[in-house]
Amino acid sequence: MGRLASAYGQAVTAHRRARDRWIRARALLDRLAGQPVPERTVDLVARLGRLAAGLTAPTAPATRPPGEPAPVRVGDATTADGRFPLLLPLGAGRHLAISADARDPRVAVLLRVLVLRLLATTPPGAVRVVGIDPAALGATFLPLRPLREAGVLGATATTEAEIGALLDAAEAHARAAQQADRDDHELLLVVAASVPAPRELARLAALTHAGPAAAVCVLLAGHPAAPPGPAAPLGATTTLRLDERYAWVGDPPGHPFGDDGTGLAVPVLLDGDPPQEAVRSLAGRLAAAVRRDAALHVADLLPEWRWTESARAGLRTVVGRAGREPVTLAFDDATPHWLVGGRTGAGKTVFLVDVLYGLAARYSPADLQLWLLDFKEGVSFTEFVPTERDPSFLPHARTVGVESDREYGLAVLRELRRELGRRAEEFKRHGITKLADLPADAAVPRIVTVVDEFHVLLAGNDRLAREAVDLLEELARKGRSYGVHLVLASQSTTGVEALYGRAETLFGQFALRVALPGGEAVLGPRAATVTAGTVGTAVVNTAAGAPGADLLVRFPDAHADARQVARLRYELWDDRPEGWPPPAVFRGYEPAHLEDEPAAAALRPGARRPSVLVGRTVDVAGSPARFALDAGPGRHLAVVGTAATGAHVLRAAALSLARQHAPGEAEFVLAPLVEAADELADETAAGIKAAGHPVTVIDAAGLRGRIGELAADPGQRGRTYLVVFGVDAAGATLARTDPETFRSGHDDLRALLRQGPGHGVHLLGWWRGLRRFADDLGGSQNRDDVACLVALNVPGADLGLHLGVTDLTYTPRADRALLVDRHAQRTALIVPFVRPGYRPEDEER
Ligand SMILES: Nc1ncnc2c1ncn2[C@@H]1O[C@H](COP(=O)(O)OP(=O)(O)OP(=O)(O)O)[C@@H](O)[C@H]1O
Repeated sequence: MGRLASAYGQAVTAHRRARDRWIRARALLDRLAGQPVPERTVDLVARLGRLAAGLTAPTAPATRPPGEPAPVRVGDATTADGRFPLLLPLGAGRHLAISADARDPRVAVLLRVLVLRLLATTPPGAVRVVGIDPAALGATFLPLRPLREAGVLGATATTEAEIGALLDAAEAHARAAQQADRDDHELLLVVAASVPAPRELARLAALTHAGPAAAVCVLLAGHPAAPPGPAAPLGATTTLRLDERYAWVGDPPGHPFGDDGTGLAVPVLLDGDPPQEAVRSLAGRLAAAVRRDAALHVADLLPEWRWTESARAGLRTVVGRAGREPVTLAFDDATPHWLVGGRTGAGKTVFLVDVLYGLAARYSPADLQLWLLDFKEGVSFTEFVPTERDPSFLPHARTVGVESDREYGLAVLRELRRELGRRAEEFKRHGITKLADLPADAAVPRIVTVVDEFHVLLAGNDRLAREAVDLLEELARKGRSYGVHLVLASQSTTGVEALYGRAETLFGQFALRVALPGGEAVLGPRAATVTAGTVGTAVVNTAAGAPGADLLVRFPDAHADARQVARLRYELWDDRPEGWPPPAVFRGYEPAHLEDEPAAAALRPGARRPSVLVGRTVDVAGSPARFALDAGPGRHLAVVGTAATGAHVLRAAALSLARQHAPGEAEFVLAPLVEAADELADETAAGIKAAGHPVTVIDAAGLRGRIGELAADPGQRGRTYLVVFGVDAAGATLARTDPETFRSGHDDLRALLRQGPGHGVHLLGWWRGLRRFADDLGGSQNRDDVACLVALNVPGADLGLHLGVTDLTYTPRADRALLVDRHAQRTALIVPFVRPGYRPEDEER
């Protein structure tokens, strides 16, 4: 009887509660719809359905008023009289906690549904999503990949360190939003799988208490509402409890379903996974809108006035925007050097070009000098140098290397070190330690050195790479005080062999890190708290990659703004001081011609020590590569290698000599012994004749005879130049012994080599092999008899062996040669002179 009475009592209470709710619901609907509420429950359910449909219709997106939560559908509430869509308030300080985590597939689906719907109800760019998913390693978010590519969904945190960093960033976002009191974007933080540790949970709970101004919305799965669940009271959070089949929804904050605190009395069937097509189309729409919204131009970052800023304490420029705020970065005591990472095509070059124009617009060329080095094929810095079509240049540019050789890079670094030395002397003279203390009349510009694709410079572990690392380390260490700043950019900052064990010392000096897409490694081994997902964005960290200091920045596309940029360059070029020189330019792809060489044009008859010009040195000044052919022993020229360039080098050498003698003062004997050289030999002969000198053309037998004569009696009859195209082709002839004198041609050749220079006789020869050359000399003990060497495609190891040098680094390339002057102990990489129109790399492929 007692049990019956109790059951009856419960039924009455339940009925009363249901009736109260019903009345309240009718009153509410009345207010909402301004229409009388239907008497029958089925009609009421249908009305609720229509209301919800109206609130979540596709025409409704982006209409959510700022600061208001979005009504987001989670599924269908099921009653005996039908179903109606259940909407929950999310965003603007309203959160959701779910009893199970995303390892329950229904929860994973729900989270994805909520992310999509929340994004769909807000304007593009107004919500950014980040996820925590340690138990499922990010699997929950995989189906949302298109959103990641659209730059709306950040990287998912799966490790303790990543979660810590993500929470750091979320808290920083909340603080910034509260302080700025401005509705920039909302952060949707989704905790998908596994209950967070108490510490993290406490931090999440604090975020739910932070209020709407914090602009953070937390979706927290795996948070059982009742003990034994973790006891971290959440603020402004609707709870959702799952049983075997249904979800049970608690009261939304501030708008309870009833007054007894038990939430919605009817169960809810959760919605299924959204179709991939819907994800893709939403992502496409958001990405397009984000791009449109984000349009940022180079001109937006430029100062109103040119060259008005002082570089004494450092250089600064606006590189882009974070949200709507301009982001200024500096080369100063705190961030003297920058490290920039990003995969190929991530926008590195564009970012650097933005920075360079930004600096060039702010500081005059007297305050700022640019040394630009690019190691890749492409056009990174070509716009800063004059060309035939466009004579303008950036007056700040002092040296520019395009498609630079590593040797050129090294030459630039050495030159920078010399500059450091000069500055150190100046500082000493003035008794100062800081650039800012130099008196105005002794002021020097700050130097920004950009090395794009610097890993090429450090490739391998050869002597060059090691020296480059040493130089970079020294420049980075001392540069801060002397106003020499480095920007190292690369697609990979790890795995550079020459840096093993030294990366930390070197990069430790680079306090400013810029991570473009795929370049997160520059931020260090920890996870990025924000990631640059799309081209045109970068994560900037001014604390050497320390967690919590990441800032996502958008920067403009200087390539797309080519007209704005060209206008600026012309403006700056026009304003350059009178007589300001253009930059020294090294173009790695450009062949060298005697005809374009200023040093060749300056040659005049009557030179005391005539010299041969053979190419352009790969150095900062692009100085001419030359050998003096004086009376010293060994002053002959050997060009060695099978490459046809050998004949071109001989041509340049002979023509340059012809310019240094008055007519009649020198005799040229040409021996074209290989067919490949015939045309060039004819051309050389014509050139020499045009300069007024007698030319004799001989064959192998004639050469044998002439060598014999000259060896027997070098005489003293002015100058004689023996120019032999393909000396090796005369091998058999020279090997024969004269039956009368018992001397072979080789004997005479060696005698001539030894005595010739003292009597004004010099041999200029092209040998097509190092072995033949060494044999003709009579072994390596005679190697000093020809002291001037231009090595073409000769393996570095063989050359080292011939020269008796152990640490020679030379890798033959089509349009490069190694100049070796044994007397001056000089080796230098050169671009050998070729006849205009000839491209070694085309011919020798
Ligand atoms: N801020 C930007 N907004 C939109 N597009 C950009 C932006 N920056 C770069 N891009 C585009 O990305 C492409 C690649 O840029 P960039 O040449 O700078 O890449 P990179 O990292 O230097 O690549 P690589 O190393 O292959 O030369 C260009 O076509 C450029 O127009």
